[in-house]
Amino acid sequence: MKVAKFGGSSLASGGQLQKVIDIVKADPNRKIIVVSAPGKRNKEDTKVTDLLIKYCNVIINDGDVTGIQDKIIRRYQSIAGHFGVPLENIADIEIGIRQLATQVFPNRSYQMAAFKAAGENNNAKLVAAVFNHEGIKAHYMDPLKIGLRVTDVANDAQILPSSYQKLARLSEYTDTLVIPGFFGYNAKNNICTFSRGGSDITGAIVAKAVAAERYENFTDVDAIYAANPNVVENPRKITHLTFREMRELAYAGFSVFHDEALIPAIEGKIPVVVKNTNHPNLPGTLISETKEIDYDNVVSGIASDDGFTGIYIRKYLMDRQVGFTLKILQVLADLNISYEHMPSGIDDLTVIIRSNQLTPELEALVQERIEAAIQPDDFQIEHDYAMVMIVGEGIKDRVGTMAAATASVAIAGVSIVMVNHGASPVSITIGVRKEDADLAVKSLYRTFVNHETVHLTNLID
Ligand SMILES: Nc1ncnc2c1ncn2[C@@H]1O[C@H](COP(=O)(O)OP(=O)(O)O)[C@@H](O)[C@H]1O
Ligand SMILES: N[C@@H](CC(=O)OP(=O)(O)O)C(=O)O
Repeated sequence: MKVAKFGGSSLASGGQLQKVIDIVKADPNRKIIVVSAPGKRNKEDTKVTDLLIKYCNVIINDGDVTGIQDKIIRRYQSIAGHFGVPLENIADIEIGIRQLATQVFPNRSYQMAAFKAAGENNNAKLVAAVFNHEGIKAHYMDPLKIGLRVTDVANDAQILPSSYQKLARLSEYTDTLVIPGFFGYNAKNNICTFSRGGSDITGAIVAKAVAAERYENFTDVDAIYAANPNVVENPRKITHLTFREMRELAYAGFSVFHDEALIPAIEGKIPVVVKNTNHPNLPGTLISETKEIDYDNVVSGIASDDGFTGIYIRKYLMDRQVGFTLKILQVLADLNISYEHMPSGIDDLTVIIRSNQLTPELEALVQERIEAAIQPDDFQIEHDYAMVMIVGEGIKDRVGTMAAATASVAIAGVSIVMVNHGASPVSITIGVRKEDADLAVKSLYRTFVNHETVHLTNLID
């Protein structure tokens, strides 16, 4: 049995859904279909998830909801109309979307989660109706009924391991199942969503639960490329990645596949294939536990992500103080701030965190509490860092990768603010200023993928 997840781009219009129908019909093993909300039909379009966020905010601000409600409902109706599905067959979609406006929620976080989840939930109902209309015997599956239970974090939940036993029963059905991605229910039956892009996670959870032979993730690119195609023109297609390579690349900015979706696939040893709905006969990119390493091409991909902040601390004789780092991390933990990297020297340490965790008030509190806890000799908070990641299974065994990487960034005229190498055997992280990230990626791509020679001479006058 295969689990196939179709992203928002694959379900944005009736024309796109027709391609999905053809793909599902082409392979009878594609029995479980996980769907996102309708995505963008063109560059200027808005994803249904973003329309729903707007709808929720209109309600919070006591605005007039009719316009935005109609806009959302029309997205579903136009897809149904493409197939000639009578509107009365999908009447509950319109009712559900309008009813959101009067529903009562425990607080605004749960309210926002329920609005966002409505995008995939209604799309799963629509896709099941269209499948049946087009000759695929299909059933919409409610995440509450199938037992998709998640942690109680309204907009950033994680699967509860206890869900898997019940979810395994999905393999007992013979008809095609259509499951909405992106959300589950907490113990009190409130909807909680995964983080944005989280339908990939639902697909991976279901694939693990039913021990699928393969988890197919259908999107709008022919493969995962060695660099973001929005940064590097015509990047090389990757044919095969290991789970840990993909996890690092996804974490570092390859938004084509959610980094958290790798965890169920790793746990269940489920091979993942990323394929293009528009060119389903192309092989796409396989992601699996192991692969043969090509030592002439040790770097599989180069990713970058911005939105990082560095908390820089200098304290003379820091190395002599037992528990020094613990005190800093305790301050962050008390303020519910997680950290991403922590390069350190003899007297200096930088804690890199995601900037979206900080508000100006929280930033002042971090400084106040760290100063009280460790009395630093210097303390600075620097915003607008980007992390560029060079990823490949062969990196650790290849002499000169680090030298080539730093030289490549240098010839691009980019200054390095942090390097992290050795913590992971498959990656090198280079911190740069946000505005330099694309330059660094392009240069590293030329060095490691195009194998252009890096001239080290005269870098330092
Ligand atoms: N390295 C990469 N390889 C392929 N696509 C990438 C990469 N990095 C970023 N992307 C972007 O990811 C997009 C697909 O992800 P997403 O928009 O979430 O699709 P979907 O709507 O199918 O879930 C691509 O259109 C591309 O712009
Ligand atoms: N629709 C949700 C979840 C998702 O995974 O969407 P997509 O498959 O279009 O990236 C979002 O926009 O975040």
